Amino acid sequence: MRNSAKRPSMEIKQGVRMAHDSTNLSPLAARKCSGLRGHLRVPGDKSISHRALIFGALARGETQIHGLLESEDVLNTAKAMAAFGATVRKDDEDVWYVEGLGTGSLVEPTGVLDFGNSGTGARLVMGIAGAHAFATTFMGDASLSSRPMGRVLNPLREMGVEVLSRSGDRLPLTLKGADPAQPITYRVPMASAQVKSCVLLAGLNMAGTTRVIEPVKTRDHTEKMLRGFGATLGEEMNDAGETVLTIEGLQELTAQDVTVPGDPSSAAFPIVAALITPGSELVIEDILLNETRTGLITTLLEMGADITIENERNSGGERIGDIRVRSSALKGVTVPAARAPSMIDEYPVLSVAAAYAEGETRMEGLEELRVKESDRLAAVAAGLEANGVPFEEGKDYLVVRGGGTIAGGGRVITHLDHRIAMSFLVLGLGAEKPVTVDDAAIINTSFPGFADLMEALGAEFE
Ligand SMILES: O=C(O)C1=C[C@@H](OP(=O)(O)O)[C@@H](O)[C@H](O)C1
Ligand SMILES: C=C(OP(=O)(O)O)C(=O)O
Repeated sequence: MRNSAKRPSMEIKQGVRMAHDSTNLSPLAARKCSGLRGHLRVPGDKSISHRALIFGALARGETQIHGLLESEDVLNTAKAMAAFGATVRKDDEDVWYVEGLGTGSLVEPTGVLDFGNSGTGARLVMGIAGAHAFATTFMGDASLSSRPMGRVLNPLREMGVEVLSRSGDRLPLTLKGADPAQPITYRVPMASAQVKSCVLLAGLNMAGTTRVIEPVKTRDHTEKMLRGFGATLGEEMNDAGETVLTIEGLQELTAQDVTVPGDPSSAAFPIVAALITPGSELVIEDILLNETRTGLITTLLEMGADITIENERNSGGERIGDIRVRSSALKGVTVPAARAPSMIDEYPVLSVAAAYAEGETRMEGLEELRVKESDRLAAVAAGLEANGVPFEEGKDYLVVRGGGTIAGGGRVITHLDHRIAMSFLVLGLGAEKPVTVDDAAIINTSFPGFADLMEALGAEFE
């Protein structure tokens, strides 16, 4: 049995919450197991959960949310929307209710908004705050405070927003909303749904027409949910093949009933765990199959994975289904850069699948991995190295040379990154010696109950 994973204690230092030193982390080790079996659900999709709270707070009336992901990241967004004046509560049946205020009508938060570990929460809410003529202060944990915010601050500055920060374009910072705000046309310079969404949300909350040009298609939850809440959003392809999104500001949104499907980025961990441990068969129910999110499934199928989609159906405007996965002999493939946006959070766990696959897996176009909760390319490389898996790390690519016995026995540094923690626990389920991650508590940012769920299927943690 494992020790119960507790959040490391936190302390407030000069306004920025820091993780304690290594003596306060919650290590967890995974050891070789004899297969995973069962039917399961994973928690609700993180991207849709953030947006359900945000759109609920901007809509008139009471939005109901079923299956909200109750993780630290999402709960921080809930607190932020409450600080802007929305009423956010949940009942005994875990249904969440958000009573909104209307677009452009939020009130100035009296305190500092703490987004913890969440890039999505911080960046989307910056779009809303920037369009309101008041001051909002943002902070986060040590990981979020090191991530680049210029990617959203630059378009907001063009709209007239003032940014006050002591540490460059990093948290903590204060936004002084533009008055009046100036709608813009913005070409998103990197493949980022967070940047696209920030600009669209700012545009929604100010008078005039805002345009976002997206050269590379990223997850489309903001677009789908805007329409779902009753907004009109223009979408066309320009001559260069880029998507042009047009939004008229101050449109009224209407409260909705939202059912959040299972998160494919969370399902990725039991999927890969089942593939690499002989004797496994899992059915993971009600998973979001939006095609801007299914790059990992495509890649695993190319690698020879025995994965089938069952009971495929529509739910609330999204394709969902059950995923059946059985242990498989995988082979290495090349994952093209163009696929990266549809599986951007799944590269750490794909690297684990690649370690167990025969031959080389080459992953290209990974520059965005360097600015996630950790530098994920470096963190994955260090974890592979510590556990005896050969690899080559480039500036924006990773090659994993799989197929040998995985020695394991390594201690992996998570760097406040939930996906690094879960990925290397999965690696340990097939390795010769246990694999330890230095902090399993960070997993609560996206997948509360991960360790218990995996143990119930047959995983062995200690
Ligand atoms: O918009 C979203 O909900 C998200 C977008 C992605 O980030 P980027 O937009 O930075 O790629 C992803 O990594 C994150 O987990 C969730
Ligand atoms: C990158 C991620 O999240 P965020 O950017 O919201 O912190 C993630 O969940 O893998």
